[in-house]
Amino acid sequence: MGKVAVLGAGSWGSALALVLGDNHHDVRLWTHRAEQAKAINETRQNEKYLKEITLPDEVKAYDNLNEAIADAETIVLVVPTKAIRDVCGQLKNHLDHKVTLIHAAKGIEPHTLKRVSEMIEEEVPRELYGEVVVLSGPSHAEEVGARHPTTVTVSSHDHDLAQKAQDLFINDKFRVYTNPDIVGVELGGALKNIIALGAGISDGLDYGDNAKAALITRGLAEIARLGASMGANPLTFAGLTGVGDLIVTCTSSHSRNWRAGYLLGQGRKLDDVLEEMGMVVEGVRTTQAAYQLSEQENIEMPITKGLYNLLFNQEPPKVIVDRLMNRGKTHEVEELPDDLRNQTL
Ligand SMILES: NC(=O)C1=CN([C@@H]2O[C@H](COP(=O)(O)OP(=O)(O)OC[C@H]3O[C@@H](n4cnc5c(N)ncnc54)[C@H](OP(=O)(O)O)[C@@H]3O)[C@@H](O)[C@H]2O)C=CC1
Ligand SMILES: O=C(CO)COP(=O)(O)O
Repeated sequence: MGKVAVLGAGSWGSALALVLGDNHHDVRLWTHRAEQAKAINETRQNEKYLKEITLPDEVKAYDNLNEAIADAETIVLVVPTKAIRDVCGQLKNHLDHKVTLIHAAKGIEPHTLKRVSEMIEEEVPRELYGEVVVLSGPSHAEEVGARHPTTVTVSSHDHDLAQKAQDLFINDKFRVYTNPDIVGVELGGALKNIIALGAGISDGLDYGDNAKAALITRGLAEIARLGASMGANPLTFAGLTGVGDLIVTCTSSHSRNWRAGYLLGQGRKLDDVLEEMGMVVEGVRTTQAAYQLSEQENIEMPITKGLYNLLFNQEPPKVIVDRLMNRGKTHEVEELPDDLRNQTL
């Protein structure tokens, strides 16, 4: 079995390390905090981020990046989108051999409007990995940690590398599909966090199930609209990394985006909410990025625009909901482009 370095020892890094450990790989879980590495090695637990799970013996924690990546055949990047460039910069300075490079972050960078794989391509020389692989899908760390059945998708411009990643992670509790549409897979994982914030806000306002179903389905429509304009296959959004991840984040209190939205819906201030969460809420920065993308691409994204005004212009949630409900009349289903009309799921 191979040596795998997992960079980022938060909730998702720990859960993915558990899957890889269950598959009997030699797993090195890297954290930038020495005391956290020591505690994980002594107790097998990651107290702050995923205290319910006991990591398998195959997982060893490191706070030294050089040691973590030495001889690693695969590197899995699992830090928040905001930290990707920083960790890639360190990686570039220490990595001295070619690896399979997989990332599992779900976000878009504001201002540059880059997807995570594009950020990695800008930071790490291509001769060190060839093509990036992304892993995404409906997968709360808590449930993966409990070894409940979970499905995800891996995607890369290089299908062989995607298959390698599939083989690395797949087991009888963690089923891994491949999808060649890396743009759609990354956008679906990032953009669903915006809608999850909205679903949380709706629940915090006690608006009930009709409102949430509306947010999920109309949210999916605007995700697919933006995705198609950026070259994604619209059918990807009907899959695990689209509607699958929307369902899991919009309907679960495991979701940090849903939870942050819930507190906002109850009238709490954004800064206080983020401080209370203590874990990444990717949807906030991605709302900014998606709003900028929608302006750049001239794509109508009324839910994203509403959330942008709520998060960055302090508009009250009820004003935004009123505006969404009183928009001009429109039709529901858009025409598929000719070349996609005959494709099946
Ligand atoms: N949690 C989940 O269920 C899932 C999460 N994801 C995605 O995975 C990514 C990571 O999320 P998740 O693990 O949940 O986030 P968490 O907030 O749980 O953990 C983030 C981890 O990254 C570390 N980190 C932050 N900045 C740096 C840095 N510059 N250098 C080194 N380490 C750093 C944090 O360290 P520190 O303790 O110092 O802050 C922490 O250990 C996100 O993009 C998320 O959307 C995807 C699927 C499921
Ligand atoms: O992406 C996730 C599940 O697929 C986790 O979502 P949160 O970041 O909202 O917790």
